Amino acid sequence: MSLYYEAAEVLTSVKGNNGSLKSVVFGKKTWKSDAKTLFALAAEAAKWSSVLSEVVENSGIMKLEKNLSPTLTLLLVHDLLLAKRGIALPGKHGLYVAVTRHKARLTAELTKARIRRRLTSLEALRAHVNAGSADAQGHEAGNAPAPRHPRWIRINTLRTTLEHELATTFVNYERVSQLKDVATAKATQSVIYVDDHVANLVAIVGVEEPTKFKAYKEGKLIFQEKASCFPAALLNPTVDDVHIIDACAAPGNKTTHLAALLQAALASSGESDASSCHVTACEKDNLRSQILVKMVKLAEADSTVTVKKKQDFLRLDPFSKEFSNVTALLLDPSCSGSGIVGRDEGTLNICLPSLDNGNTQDDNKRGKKRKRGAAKEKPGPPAADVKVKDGEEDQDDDASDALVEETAIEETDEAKLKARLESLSAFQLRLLTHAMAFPTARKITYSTCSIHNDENENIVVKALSSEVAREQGWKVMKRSIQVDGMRKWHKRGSIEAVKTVAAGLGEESISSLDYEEIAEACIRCDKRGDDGTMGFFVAGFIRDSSTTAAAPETKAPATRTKPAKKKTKTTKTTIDTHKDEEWNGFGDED
Ligand SMILES: C[S@@+](CC[C@H](N)C(=O)[O-])C[C@H]1O[C@@H](n2cnc3c(N)ncnc32)[C@H](O)[C@@H]1O
Repeated sequence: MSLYYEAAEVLTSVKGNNGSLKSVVFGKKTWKSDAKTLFALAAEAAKWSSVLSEVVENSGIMKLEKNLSPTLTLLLVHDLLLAKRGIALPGKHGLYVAVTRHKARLTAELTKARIRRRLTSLEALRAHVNAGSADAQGHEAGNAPAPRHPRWIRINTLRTTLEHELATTFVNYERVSQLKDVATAKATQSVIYVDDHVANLVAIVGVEEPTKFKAYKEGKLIFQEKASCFPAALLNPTVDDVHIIDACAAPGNKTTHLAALLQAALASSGESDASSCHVTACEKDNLRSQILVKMVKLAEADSTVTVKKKQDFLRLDPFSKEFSNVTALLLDPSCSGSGIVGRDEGTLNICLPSLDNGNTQDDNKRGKKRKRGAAKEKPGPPAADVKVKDGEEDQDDDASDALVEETAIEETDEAKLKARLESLSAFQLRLLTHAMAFPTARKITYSTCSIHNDENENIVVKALSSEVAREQGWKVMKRSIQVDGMRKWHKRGSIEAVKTVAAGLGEESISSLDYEEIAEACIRCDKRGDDGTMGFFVAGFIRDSSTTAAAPETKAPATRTKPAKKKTKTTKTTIDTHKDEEWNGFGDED
């Protein structure tokens, strides 16, 4: 399969919410193309997609080349017009010919797109696209805008205050009262929005690169998606929370958020002993444990947080003396990552060219019409910038195969996704029921950056109907008792998902469940869209002290879960599949 087919598979997968660009490319080891080249091509084409879709649509080439799919057209036109060495295919290749014969028309449309943006050269257009401003400018030029995903920054109150940062780091930023003013700001503007669901959280857009901020380097600012702040906010630590466990902690965004909330609660209660409450942060992966330690230290959370490096949460014994006063647990396990909006995608916002304005279904329609058996696999050049040797030909390949390829890719993806979700959700349920076994715990939050019901509402319902939940009296944390910002959040869980999974569990286990109440208790965030969030899910569980189990010496509940003795195949697979879904630096996705 050529680089272009594989890059089309990547973009289709990302667009279909099957993961971030990074996880889709680097999560698969069987690409024929070099993964870095594949990533670079897909990322670049996606970044240019708003401009190139305009170019392709205005050139009308998709009406002429009926067998070209939108995704392949985007990739090929990208290389034709913007890659140093052009399209990395033999000159007689069907795809090469189908696009190259329209070079003059496409080049003219690219010039027009540049002029519409009032830019004097291709270099200026490149800079413009790199700054992530192509969409906003396209809007000015009469095209639909694609709002930018905001950069969310949590002010680390362990080290600074919101007021101080507004007066220093963000002194030149214009304060706006609506999030949409951030998303649609021009590249030349610097604006800041102070969030009203999560305290000490801001969304910014500006001319400066936030990673260069002094306060960021000093750990005073933490790049953390808004949705990713929900779990600690929902857990709402108080002075009564003497011991909190962050079960799956690295890189540590939620850990340091917990520490900041805990210290704020202690300070406002007048408690003089700041060490009277603490957080234990577990991380199973060695490398990520080290990042967690670094993050906790930089955030100055180390007096509140104890990191348990290379610690499998499932191996913690809930009945050991060490955990005899655990009051709360935050569980943010590995997941499919399907809700993640990476910096790349957030600013790239993959747009595909359509035949006529507004028609975006063409991949499928055009594909089905042309379906004629399995497409041939063509060994493609290993890299976009690899020169095709003279005389190398691939005439059997035809642009029409592209459409069959894309349809087949979607089907295979679906089966793989199903298997992956089954494995992940079994692991997530195991972790959640283990958290429920801590005898003195009174609240738990469970979260994922996934958009799939299997990892979200399904887990909540299954956990509530588990033996441990029923015996220990765990209930869902109803919306009415949630902390203000979370209660106010408008997007709740899916009642259909709750009903469907509950129905599958049988009469006995669902009798006590109130579908509507459970769905309302669940919090969802959309991937992209007007809220500026990533796809995210969080639910809370509580139990009152009357059902709190006795100490292990006096009573060992029947549901006691034994610490895992050895790594199960399921656990290993799930962790491996989602190694770096949230972390590449001191933020959610950088
Ligand atoms: C979604 S990430 C956590 C992100 C983190 N809560 C944050 O906000 O920065 C999941 C983490 O859990 C770790 N993990 C997976 N299984 C685990 C287990 N059984 N025990 C402890 N950590 C685990 C993974 O290595 C990964 O670092």
